[in-house]
Amino acid sequence: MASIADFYAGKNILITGATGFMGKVLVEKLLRSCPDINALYILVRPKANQSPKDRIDNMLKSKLFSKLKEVSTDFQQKFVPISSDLMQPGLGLSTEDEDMLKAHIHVIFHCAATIRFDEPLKRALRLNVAATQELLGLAEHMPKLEAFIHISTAYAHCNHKHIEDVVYPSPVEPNILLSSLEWMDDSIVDDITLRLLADWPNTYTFTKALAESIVNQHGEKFNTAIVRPSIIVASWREPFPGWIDNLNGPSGVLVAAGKGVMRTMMADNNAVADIIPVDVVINLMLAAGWYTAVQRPQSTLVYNCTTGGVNPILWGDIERSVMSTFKQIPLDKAFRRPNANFTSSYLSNRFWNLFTHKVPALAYDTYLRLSGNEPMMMKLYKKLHKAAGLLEYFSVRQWSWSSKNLDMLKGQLSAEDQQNFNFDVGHLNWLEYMEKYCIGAKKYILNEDMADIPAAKQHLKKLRNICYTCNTLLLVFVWHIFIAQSQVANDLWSYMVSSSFA
Ligand SMILES: CCCCCCCCCCCCCCCCCCCCCC(=O)SCCNC(=O)CCNC(=O)[C@H](O)C(C)(C)COP(=O)(O)OP(=O)(O)OC[C@H]1O[C@@H](n2cnc3c(N)ncnc32)[C@H](O)[C@@H]1OP(=O)(O)O
Ligand SMILES: NC(=O)C1=CN([C@@H]2O[C@H](COP(=O)(O)OP(=O)(O)OC[C@H]3O[C@@H](n4cnc5c(N)ncnc54)[C@H](OP(=O)(O)O)[C@@H]3O)[C@@H](O)[C@H]2O)C=CC1
Repeated sequence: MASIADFYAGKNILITGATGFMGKVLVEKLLRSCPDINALYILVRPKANQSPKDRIDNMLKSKLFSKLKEVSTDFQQKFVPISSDLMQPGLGLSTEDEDMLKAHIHVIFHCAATIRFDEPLKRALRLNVAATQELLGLAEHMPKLEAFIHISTAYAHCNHKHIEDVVYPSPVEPNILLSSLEWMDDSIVDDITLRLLADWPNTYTFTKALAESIVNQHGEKFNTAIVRPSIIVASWREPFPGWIDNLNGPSGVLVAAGKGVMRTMMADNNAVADIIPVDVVINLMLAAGWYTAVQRPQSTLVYNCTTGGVNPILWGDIERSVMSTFKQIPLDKAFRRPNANFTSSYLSNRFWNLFTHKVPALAYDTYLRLSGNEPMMMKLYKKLHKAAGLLEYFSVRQWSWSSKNLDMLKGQLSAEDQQNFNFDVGHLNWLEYMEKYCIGAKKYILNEDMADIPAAKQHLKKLRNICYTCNTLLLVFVWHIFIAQSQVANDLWSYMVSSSFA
């Protein structure tokens, strides 16, 4: 069998969602590890007065592409930017672009989606389901097509505790739902959304489940595969450790905890946290594209791309390693010293929310108001509490996934491909990885300079002294009131003072 890089040589690849978190890493890896690909057809929507080409040029300015720029000088010529808004009928493609895609494409990676948990159902259906259907419809007219790889999520069927690597029956026939909601007013759809979602926690996972069944239906017409990653976080090794550029999933909480803002959240310390590095997912996607095209399996193969079954890490481990890293390598200008804890108790979380989030925020906002500035902390906490509330469904529960197809695929790879497109997380050292993840968040999300770490440490010391002073004053104040109120305490205090001077 051809190696993975040999298979992609001379191929025209269509990618949706290339400007997103995973899409960028996919583009980088394809161009670096499969340098002989013919062209990348990138479907991008025009945004903020930027053409698709401008958007790709901007994307390439990211540090992510620095290694690629060292090894290749002509990779920019491989891009074919195509204007396409997936929310529009016909994917917003011009007739010429549609014809060009039909004539040339060999492999499709469909990454685009709305990943917001609170997306209104109609919009989530339009993008995650209807656009997938339209893309599959277009793919039917591509005579050269060898593989269609659809990116789903390991939580698409989170209504099951154990998730097999099979396509589950759709909770509702996608086309019937699409056509019945089409004529409904948005407010009516909002009213019935919770009932439609049934066992699903949000519109994101629900629509990803529907999309899978549509992909599966097309599996009879051409070669399709579904990759289901769990919670995608910073890169493990490629193109360099710790790369991450967004606050989705755990990263927002990690940054907020590092800044000393987030101090409590609901999570089960003993539950497996199924996080997976982005480069591992991309390697699996490329291997899945290769296998689907070369072996042409009879049905749609599903690859659960998770870590918990092979090399588990618990939420409690994550809490400890993040806190310890941010004490050694602090973030700049922290609001308070990083000191955050997960709790599985609702009441305890409410208590700490009040005393470690809201009370300090109120005090700081009062200080800002008095000094003539705009208050901001209560607003920030409102956003954080909303985000945490949406994420908690996943941090207080635990799932397991089958990995039969992933294990089979691993077995098909040559020793060289296993090196170059590694998706075996058995050797991942979580402690080292979490440290790189925290540093990556500091450098690439917050754009902080590592040279400023001494100043950041100094700032934490200042915060510690302020904290000790405040605590001492509070203690003296409480004690004073207590003594004033209670004769027993007063007598005790006099006894202690007199015996210490006797
Ligand atoms: C305390 C102890 C700590 C210890 C140490 C901590 C270590 C790590 C801890 C791990 C904990 C467990 C996590 C379990 C995760 C499971 C996920 C499984 C998912 C399944 C996997 C998938 O298949 S994958 C798709 C995942 N899909 C998302 O993950 C999107 C979510 N997201 C939204 O659904 C929208 O984002 C939402 C939030 C509505 C706001 O919506 P919105 O309209 O109000 O506002 P925006 O989105 O515009 O964001 C407004 C501002 O919130 C900022 N922000 C956005 N997200 C944020 C976030 N997560 N945490 C903080 N801050 C966030 C943003 O940066 C803005 O900041 P600013 O205003 O300053 O610009
Ligand atoms: N991140 C994660 O933890 C996980 C993600 N996944 C899946 O991986 C895939 C990629 O996720 P991720 O990269 O994190 O998501 P991002 O939100 O970072 O990227 C989404 C991409 O979709 C594009 N897109 C959104 N709306 C449209 C539209 N109307 N027309 C054209 N393009 C559009 C975005 O383009 P634009 O730049 O124009 O906004 C962007 O390129 C998704 O299918 C997601 O479900 C699965 C498991 C976990």
